Amino acid sequence: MTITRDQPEIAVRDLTVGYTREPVLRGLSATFPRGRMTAVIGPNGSGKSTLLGVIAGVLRPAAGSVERAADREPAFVAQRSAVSDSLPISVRDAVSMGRWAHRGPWRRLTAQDWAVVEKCLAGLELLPVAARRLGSLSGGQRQRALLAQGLAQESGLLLLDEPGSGLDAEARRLISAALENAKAQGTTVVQVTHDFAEAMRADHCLVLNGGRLIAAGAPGAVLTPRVLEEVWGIRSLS
Ligand SMILES: Nc1ncnc2c1ncn2[C@@H]1O[C@H](COP(=O)(O)OP(=O)(O)OP(=O)(O)O)[C@@H](O)[C@H]1O
Repeated sequence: MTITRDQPEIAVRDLTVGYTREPVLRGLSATFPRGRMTAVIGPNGSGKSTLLGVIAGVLRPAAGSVERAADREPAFVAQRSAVSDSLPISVRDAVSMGRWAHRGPWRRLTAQDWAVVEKCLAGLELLPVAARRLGSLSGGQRQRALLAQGLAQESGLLLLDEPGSGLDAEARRLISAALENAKAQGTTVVQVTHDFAEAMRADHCLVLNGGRLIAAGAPGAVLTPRVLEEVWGIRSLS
């Protein structure tokens, strides 16, 4: 079967997910278009990271299904707070771990693997700190290193949990450019964000509130004054 860009990369149906008996996501159905950028936005605690975790396969739904168009491991870039500071590895080695999906941890990486690692380090302007210990980097540098590791997987499906949160404008610009570049190469990108400007730049937008999908579609059609008022209690984005 030929898969075109307009087919969904992921379809979730009637998802119910929880950590305790009380579900966090309730009967949620949504699609994520292939080769496009989808932004998942919503207030704190609305279930965005939970949805991402289910798509990534790190959380199992109590009910419902997750279908992926292609049988490939997604590259999952967690929030930087989810990664230990004390890992005694260099930035370059951390990024090279992204290639393990291709070789396995005990096989030597090839010259081509290292070329991908160097390209990803360069793309996120990490070459000057590549030899430093990952834990010694600033929060923003570490977030870029985690993204470089995700990009190095060349998975075709990139899942990101708030990649730009807490970063300065230049770091956010670098990350946005890296994601646009991945998309231009055909990668499907799904990012959880609180940044309305980032969501408006996406091709597709899902708005979550209280574990339910409130709206889905083109960002301009979804982030309407009614939705902004109902979900965030604000009247406009300006
Ligand atoms: N590991 C966990 N154990 C128990 N409850 C959890 C766990 N992780 C999240 N939750 C709960 O699930 C709900 C949704 O959390 P989730 O992190 O998915 O929301 P979010 O929209 O990503 O929030 P934020 O914008 O604050 O990151 C919250 O009520 C949260 O307390």
